[in-house]
Amino acid sequence: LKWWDHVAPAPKDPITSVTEAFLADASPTKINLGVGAYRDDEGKPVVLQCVREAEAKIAGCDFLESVSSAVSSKLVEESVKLVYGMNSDIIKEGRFAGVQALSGTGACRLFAEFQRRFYPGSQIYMTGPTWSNHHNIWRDALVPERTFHYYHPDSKGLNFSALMDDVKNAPDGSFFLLHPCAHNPTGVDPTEEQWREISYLFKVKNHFPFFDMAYQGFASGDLDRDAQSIRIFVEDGNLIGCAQSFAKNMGLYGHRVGCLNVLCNDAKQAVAIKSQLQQIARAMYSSPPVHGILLVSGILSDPNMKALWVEEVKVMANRIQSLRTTLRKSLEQLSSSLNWEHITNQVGMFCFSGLTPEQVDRLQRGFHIYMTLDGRMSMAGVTTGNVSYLANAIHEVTK
Ligand SMILES: Cc1ncc(COP(=O)(O)O)c(CNOCC(=O)O)c1O
Repeated sequence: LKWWDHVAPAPKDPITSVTEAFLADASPTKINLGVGAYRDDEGKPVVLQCVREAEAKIAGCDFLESVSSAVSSKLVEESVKLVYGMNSDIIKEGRFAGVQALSGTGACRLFAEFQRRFYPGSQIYMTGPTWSNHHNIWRDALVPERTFHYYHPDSKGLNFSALMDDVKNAPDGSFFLLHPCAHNPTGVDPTEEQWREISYLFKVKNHFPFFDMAYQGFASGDLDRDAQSIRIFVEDGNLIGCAQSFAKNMGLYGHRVGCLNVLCNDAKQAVAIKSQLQQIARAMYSSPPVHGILLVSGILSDPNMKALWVEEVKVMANRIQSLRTTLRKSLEQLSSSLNWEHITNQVGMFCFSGLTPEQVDRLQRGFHIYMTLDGRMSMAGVTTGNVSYLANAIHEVTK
């Protein structure tokens, strides 16, 4: 018997494999529209000013000790305020069970594990399509997934009626994985009115919504507006779960800072649930890296630094929004016969272009433009310097 001989190579990840191909390309005009990571107009990663200031404040601290429970609960409290609002009664009444997590992925994984432990046999409905890693996360938690209608290929918008039928036909008390804003990969969000109808139906069906909020601020540029869907559900009396990530909107990708919170019936339930979440985390990775947590809690608990952060999120969102407008206009000026309205109708980091895998492949081979095979373009990779080249290439492969 030869150990591990039966272990086959894992399938390539649809997103990271695009990054690898991009990095391997020597072309000076290559464009990376793959991974959803913010880039500035020079195509460079950005360290936010508020993060630099927070770094300066903690410079010289030794990070040898595990994060203290005081700092941890400050991060969680400030994080949860972003979800429910600064003056929400939920915070005052302690009606949430919140723990820091290893960024958004870690928060989702923690919840999936919690869901299986306390609702064994439950499944989770995911949007069709959804972020590719969602499938892996709930699979590893042994929670079977179902799909509910979301994206409408013809209109490149929301298939609202089919979505509502699926929500109505799901067994009462089903789990649903919802993107509160800036849907990945489609960039398609329900309108406020549609969220209200979905929330009402969830209440009637007693479904449990788990919101995965990885891009708060990127959809509208406004943190509160981007959390409105969650607040609608809460106002209707729904209990919810929420994963938060500071990877994109605070540029802390590598620090792995996030938060998981579950809205509870009362403070007593919150204490019980928090203790269970902490126990799961303890067995998974014991405790999270401390540096990023000090940065986030430092920024969110200082009014001036938080105000700076709010402005910096707006700048990132506005840059992406302006390139959506420019790309759509450039394609229309090339008198493309196709309708490109979805480029500006969709919001957040991603544009679900509608390009076929064959067209995506031609863009890569012929133009050194990289995106995932589903035609998702990370708009952060578009700059004023490459948008015309991109529009021409898209026109070439679609005319
Ligand atoms: C919906 C969603 N949830 C959660 C996450 C988790 O991100 P993180 O764990 O870095 O916070 C992400 C990050 N996506 O990765 C970029 C991409 O799709 O190209 C995400 O999109």
